[in-house]
Amino acid sequence: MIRCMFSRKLPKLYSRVVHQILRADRQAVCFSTDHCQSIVGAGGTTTSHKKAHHSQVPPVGRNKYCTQPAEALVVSPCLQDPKEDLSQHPAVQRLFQGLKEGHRASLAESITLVESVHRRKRAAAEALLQLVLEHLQQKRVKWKKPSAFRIGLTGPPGAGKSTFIEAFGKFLTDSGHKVAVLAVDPSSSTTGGSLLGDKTRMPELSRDMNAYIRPSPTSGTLGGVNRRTNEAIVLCEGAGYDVILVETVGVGQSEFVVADMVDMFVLLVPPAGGDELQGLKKGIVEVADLVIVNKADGDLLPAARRIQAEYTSALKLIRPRSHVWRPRVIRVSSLTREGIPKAWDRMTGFRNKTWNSGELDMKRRRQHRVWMWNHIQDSMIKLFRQHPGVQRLIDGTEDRVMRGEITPGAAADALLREFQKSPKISNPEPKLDEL
Ligand SMILES: Nc1nc2c(ncn2[C@@H]2O[C@H](COP(=O)(O)OP(=O)(O)OP(=O)(O)O)[C@@H](O)[C@H]2O)c(=O)[nH]1
Repeated sequence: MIRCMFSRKLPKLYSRVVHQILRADRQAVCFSTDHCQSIVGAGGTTTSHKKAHHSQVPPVGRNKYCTQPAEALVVSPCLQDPKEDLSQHPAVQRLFQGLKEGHRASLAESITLVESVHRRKRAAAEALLQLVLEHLQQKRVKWKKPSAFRIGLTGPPGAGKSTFIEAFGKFLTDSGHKVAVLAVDPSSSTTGGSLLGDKTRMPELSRDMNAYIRPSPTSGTLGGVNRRTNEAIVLCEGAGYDVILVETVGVGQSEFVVADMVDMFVLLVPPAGGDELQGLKKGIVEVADLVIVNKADGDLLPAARRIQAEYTSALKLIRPRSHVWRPRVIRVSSLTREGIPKAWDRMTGFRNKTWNSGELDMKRRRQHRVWMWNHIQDSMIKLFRQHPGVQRLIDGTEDRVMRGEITPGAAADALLREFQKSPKISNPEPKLDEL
């Protein structure tokens, strides 16, 4: 019990450490365009960096967004030697060709690569992502629209998410679409289990050759899981999947993070109110573009109608986030599959309106910025933990924080001072042999 109380102080310590590292680092991050997300000062010089990037694309407006589509961004590997270019590495080229040809094995291998924590593999993953993003950009210029529609789906446990995805996914593949299902389940990073994206929950879809289901990564921090999901979305898009569903449980923080990765965010609820929905996070309705009341069949139909009316009234009180779309509430039955075509109709309506108005494009640009910060957070905390001086002090400092001898803030400052003495880490570089 005592240990438990003390250990509550530790997240405070780490959040302060991350906050301060990021604050210090903010100066060194290039924000000027969505093309350029390099961390200057981490390898190259500021002047050469400016010459290389900023002279090509003039900054626009107050936020200095350039007018080029967001997919044109260059994902710069922050911890990688800037002189090293792995994009021509045979293994990276092989994966890229496989992706372009839509091979599922190449997609699976590529996602495994971006999930890797191995430094050289991360660098290879960045090179691959850059190739894929450039490829998507070319497609986008040609087709004048993004090649995939990214849909986030959340709902409380038991709402029928997997039954819905199975029915909805089959409807889409039968209509000629290629569907990828990705899961974000932060609990799996602590339990090691993988609840969402479990193929046994979607038996029909998992046998479908036009569908690809990927379980949640089972290790790493929430920030890391988020970053990797972002990257997996891009890879699925690169492999020709035109509808990407990102599933998450609506009881934590992950659904808000998922809302930042997708074009449209859908909330799936069962025909139940009050107690059964207690676990659902407040505020989640506010970020939903569409609410689907599932299980609208048999004896549950009257309750589904009532819940639909309740959500419709609740949504009227919420200020819409879009100028062109008002969130809707519809009923479906994933069992009888009634209402599934209507759900798709609503989704495409949303996509067309937001794309034509430019809102979707702006949303994707902002998401790239969030993605960059997820990346930085994940990398900075790793860098900090690997620092020899910090490593030497960390156990003792944690103990002192837990014993209450020092405040988390003072402890974080001491560790940060140590880190700032020499933020360089000399790590022996492993080889890229297992790629
Ligand atoms: N009557 C009816 N039952 C449904 C429907 N959709 C799902 N169910 C049932 O609801 C239960 C939960 O469905 P799941 O698809 O496992 O729900 P989930 O949201 O994925 O649940 P977790 O795996 O706990 O997150 C199952 O018994 C389903 O058969 C529906 O449209 N109508």
